[in-house]
Amino acid sequence: EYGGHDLFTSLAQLEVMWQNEREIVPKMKTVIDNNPNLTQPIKKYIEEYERLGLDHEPNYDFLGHPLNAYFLVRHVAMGWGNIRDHFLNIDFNKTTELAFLKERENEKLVSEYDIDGAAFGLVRLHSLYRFNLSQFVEHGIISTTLDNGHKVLSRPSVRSISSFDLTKMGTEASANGLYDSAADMLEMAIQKRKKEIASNEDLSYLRNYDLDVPMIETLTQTAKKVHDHYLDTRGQKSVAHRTHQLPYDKKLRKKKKFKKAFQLDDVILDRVKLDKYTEKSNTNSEVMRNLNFISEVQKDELCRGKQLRSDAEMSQLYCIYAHGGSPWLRLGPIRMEYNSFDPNHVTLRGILFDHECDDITRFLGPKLDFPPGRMNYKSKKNDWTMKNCWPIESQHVGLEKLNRRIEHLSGLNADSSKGYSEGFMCGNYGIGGHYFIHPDFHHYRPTDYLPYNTGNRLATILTVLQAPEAGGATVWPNAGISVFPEKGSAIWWYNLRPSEKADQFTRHSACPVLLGQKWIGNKWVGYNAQWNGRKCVLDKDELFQTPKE
Ligand SMILES: O=C(O)CCC(=O)C(=O)O
Ligand SMILES: [Fe+2]
Repeated sequence: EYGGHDLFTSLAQLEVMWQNEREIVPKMKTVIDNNPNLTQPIKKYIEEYERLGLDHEPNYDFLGHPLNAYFLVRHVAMGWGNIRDHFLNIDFNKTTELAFLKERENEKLVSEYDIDGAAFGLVRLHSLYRFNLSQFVEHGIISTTLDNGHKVLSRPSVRSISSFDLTKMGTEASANGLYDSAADMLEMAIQKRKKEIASNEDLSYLRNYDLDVPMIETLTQTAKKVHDHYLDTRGQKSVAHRTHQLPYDKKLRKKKKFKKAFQLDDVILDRVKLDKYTEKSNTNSEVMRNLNFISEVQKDELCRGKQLRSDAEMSQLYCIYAHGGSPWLRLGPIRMEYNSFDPNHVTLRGILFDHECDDITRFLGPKLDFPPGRMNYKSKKNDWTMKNCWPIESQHVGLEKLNRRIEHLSGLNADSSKGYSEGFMCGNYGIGGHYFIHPDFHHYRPTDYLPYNTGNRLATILTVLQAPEAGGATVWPNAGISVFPEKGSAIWWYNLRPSEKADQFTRHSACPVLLGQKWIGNKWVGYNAQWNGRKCVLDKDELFQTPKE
């Protein structure tokens, strides 16, 4: 068996696979010359490699386009499958000339599960950011305008999309509740399949692909029925599904209830209301569902760049040069931008230089691995489409500097070698990569295991080591905060009160990366190490402060 690495969940890991690819393809070419009768699948493999234009230094102009990244995954997964089918019965010990092929499986390779995961990533992007589908199908261009007016326009993909890809996206969308994308993709698949047949296109590089037009039509009809059923019986959205405003069925469309555009019954943008929901949700699962639903919808709106808070509230926010009382930072203060006063929530601009970020991500790349408590084995439904590593700051001078800057500015004790905090949790996102709504604090019980006796996660400092070109904001659905990532900046907030009580208002999520590459480094500062030399507060439930001037 090969695969099982979920490489689609990390562009940096796909980059490594691409590097390996560039070493093996020249060897494959030699084999073709010497064994002309053995080599049909290898020939096909090389042809597709060349169609994708992979014979150059891996780069993020290519990989940062999610459709290109998907094509890379598809090429290796299918091409390798074909090669395997063909060579399964060969004794590689005797045919030493071909042994390098077998050895390739010692590397991390994608399998067909990764195609599913990558396709699901693409429809997640389509359903959320609503990019123009005909541009996508015709030219592989991702084009949309976010609610904040930001225009997104990618270059064309390196290769055109096939009916296989559109069918895959449609079925992935259907299987995961994205009924709005599902039927649209499948309709496109029918048109594409017809064109492929008319022009007699060679699709043999696609392993075992044999869908004909009637089959795709059947899939499309089913997807439309499921779409209409959900829309009619459960409405346009729930935590687990999404549809268009109108049904596909013309008769059903006449029903009055579909005239009204979707709107939440209630919004949660203040602490008092959130508390009401969370208190009740402990005993009432209906309230819990509703809270999760509202949060999910507000998350999506924030991801699309919509402003949820009032102009009046936004106009109170300001920026300062912050030093946190540190003599060192008085000489070189950090640009600090308020995102909110409740919770206290700031962006620190330029806490790292670009070259420091690059040094750090180069160091992190080879360390990436599955996140803790990762969902299922070969988990295309993964809602944590990111790979992680956990360096401590003494392992890299860039992280050491970052940690020192954090300590000076925040006044928090954050040295992980002294047990004041955890090490860094770093992450690199994959195709359509995102991270579901979560709090950073542990649901703490005195008996819980917490790393290094740091105590619960008092503060988070989330540093953006590489910023995507579009999408990938970090959002706080209940507080109405969104921060679009900027390389070298960090977001700082408190997860707990002085009493150690968790602040539910800090639940947050990473939006899907639409274009480009995203790396993060989290510093979680422990609760236990902050009490020496800190002034006591009168009200142990008041909010922790960030520098105000
Ligand atoms: O990547 C992001 O924007 C958020 C990541 C995050 O919340 C986490 O790693 O805990
Ligand atoms: Fe987080």
